[in-house]
Amino acid sequence: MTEIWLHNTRTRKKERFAPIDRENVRMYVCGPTVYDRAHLGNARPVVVFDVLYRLLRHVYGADHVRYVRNFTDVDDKINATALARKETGADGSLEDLIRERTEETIGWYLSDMAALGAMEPTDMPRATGFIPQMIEMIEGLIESGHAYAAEGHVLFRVRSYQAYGALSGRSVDDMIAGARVEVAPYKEDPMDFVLWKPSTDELPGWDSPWGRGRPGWHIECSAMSYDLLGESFDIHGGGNDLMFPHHENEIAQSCCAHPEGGFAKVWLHNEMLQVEGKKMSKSLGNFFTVHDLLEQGVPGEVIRFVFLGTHYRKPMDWTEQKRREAEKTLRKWRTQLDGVESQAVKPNLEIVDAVADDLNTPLAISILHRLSAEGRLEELFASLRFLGIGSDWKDGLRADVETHVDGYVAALIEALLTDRTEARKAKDFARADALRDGFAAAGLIVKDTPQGAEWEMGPDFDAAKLEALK
Ligand SMILES: Nc1ncnc2c1ncn2[C@@H]1O[C@H](COP(=O)(O)OP(=O)(O)OP(=O)(O)O)[C@@H](O)[C@H]1O
Ligand SMILES: [Zn+2]
Repeated sequence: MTEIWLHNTRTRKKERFAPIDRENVRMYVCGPTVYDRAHLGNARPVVVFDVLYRLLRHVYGADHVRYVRNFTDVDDKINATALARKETGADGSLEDLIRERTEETIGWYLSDMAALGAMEPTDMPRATGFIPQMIEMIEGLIESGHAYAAEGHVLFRVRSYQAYGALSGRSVDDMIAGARVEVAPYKEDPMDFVLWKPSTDELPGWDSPWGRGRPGWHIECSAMSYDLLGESFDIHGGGNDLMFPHHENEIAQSCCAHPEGGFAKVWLHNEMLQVEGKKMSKSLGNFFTVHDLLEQGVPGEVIRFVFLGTHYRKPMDWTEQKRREAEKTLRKWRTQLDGVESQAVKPNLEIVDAVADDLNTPLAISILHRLSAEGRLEELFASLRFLGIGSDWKDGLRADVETHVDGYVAALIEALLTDRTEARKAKDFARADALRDGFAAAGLIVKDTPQGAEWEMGPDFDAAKLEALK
C-alpha cells in the first residue's frame, strides 16, 4: 500500500500519515467567506486539498474519506456588501439581500472551482446551519472557565489555555507584540478573542443566553468540525495566512471544549499565491478572479496545471508565461491522447508516490512529461485523471473544454488583429502583410469595417497555423 507522508505544521516535520480510522479518514479545510467572487489565490487551497482528497480516496477507497469544507455565511463583510446594496436602493429587507448575496456567491464559487477540476467535498456546511452547536460549545467553555460573558459579548480567555500559540510556535507575548489585537473595555486581556457578539436590530442575529447576537468567525469551524467529524480527526487544512489567529483560536476552543479529543492530528498549510511578492488579497486590491481568467478563455485545467507546477509549501506567482506553457503542454497531450481509452489502467506508480510524498506535484508533472515522451499513453491518461486534469476528457467535459479552447482561439485572433493594426500604424508593412497572408492560410476570413475588423472562421480554419503567427 502507498505510504503517505505529510508535512505537519504542528510538529514542523514530514510525518508518515496513519489515519485514526482507515475506514473513515477525515479532513476539514477552512472554506471561503461568501461575500464576493473567489480570486485566484482563494483557488489555491481548493486545488491543493483536492489533490490530497483524490490521493486519500485512491489509497483508502472513495467511500472511506470524508472531506468537509465550510462556507462562512455570517460575517461583517457580507453584511457590509448587503448594506451597500440596500443603500443604492435594492429591493427587499437586509436579511433578503444578505441571503441573496451568499446564495449567489456560493453558486459562483462552486462553478468556478468545478471548472478547475476540483471535486465537491463530501460535506459543505454553512455556518448559519450550526448556530445551536456554536452556542452549546460556547456555554461549555464558559462552564469550564475558558470563556466569559461581558456586555453582550462572550470572550475566550486565551491565558487559560497553556498551549496557545503552539501551532505557529510563538508565545502569547510575542503574538501580542506582533498582532493587531483589539483592546476593548469588556476584555480581561487584549489577547482574548470573541466567541459571540451582539447584533443590532437590522443585522442578522440569533437568540442566545447572552442576548441577540452572532458568532465570531473562529467558533464556526470548531463547532462544524466537531459536529461532522468528531472531537478528533485526521487532517486540518487551509492557507498559511489562517495559521494565526484563526487556527490557533480553533485549536484553543476545540481542545478546551473537548480536552480528551485532541482535535486535528495533522495540520497542512498551503503557501500564498502572490503578486509581485505580496499575497494576492482583497484588502490589497491586487487580485483578479478565477471567473475573470475563465472568461478570458483560459481553460480551468490550465489554471490547475499551473498550480500543480509549484509545490504547495512554496509561494507562487501567476505569470502569462506559465499559462502559455501549460496550455501548450496540455494541447500536445490532448492530441497525443486522442482515441486512447484506458478506464481500466491505473495511474503511474511513481506519480502516485510523488503525490504521496507531501504532495510533490512538480515531480509528478515531470513524470507525466516522461510518459508522454516514451509514448506510454494509457498511463499518461490515467495519471492525468488521478491529478484531476481532464478527468472527464472522454465524457461530458469534452464540449466544455472545446468552448474553452474556442475562447483561447478567439483571444489569439484578437491579439493578432491588434498586432496588425499596430504594424500598420507603425508602417511595418512587411509584418502587416505577413499577418494578412497568414490569416488567409489559416482559413480565417477578416473583413475591415468602420467599427474595426470582423472575423469569421472559414471551412478550412486551422488554429495551429494561427499560433505560428505569434
Ligand atoms: N493569495 C492567496 N494564496 C493562497 N491562498 C489564499 C490566498 N488568499 C486567501 N487564501 C485562502 O483562501 C481561503 C479563503 O479565504 P477567505 O475567504 O478568508 O479569503 P478572503 O478573506 O476572501 O480573501 P483575502 O485574504 O484576499 O481578503 C483560505 O483558505 C485562505 O487561506
Ligand atoms: Zn477555519
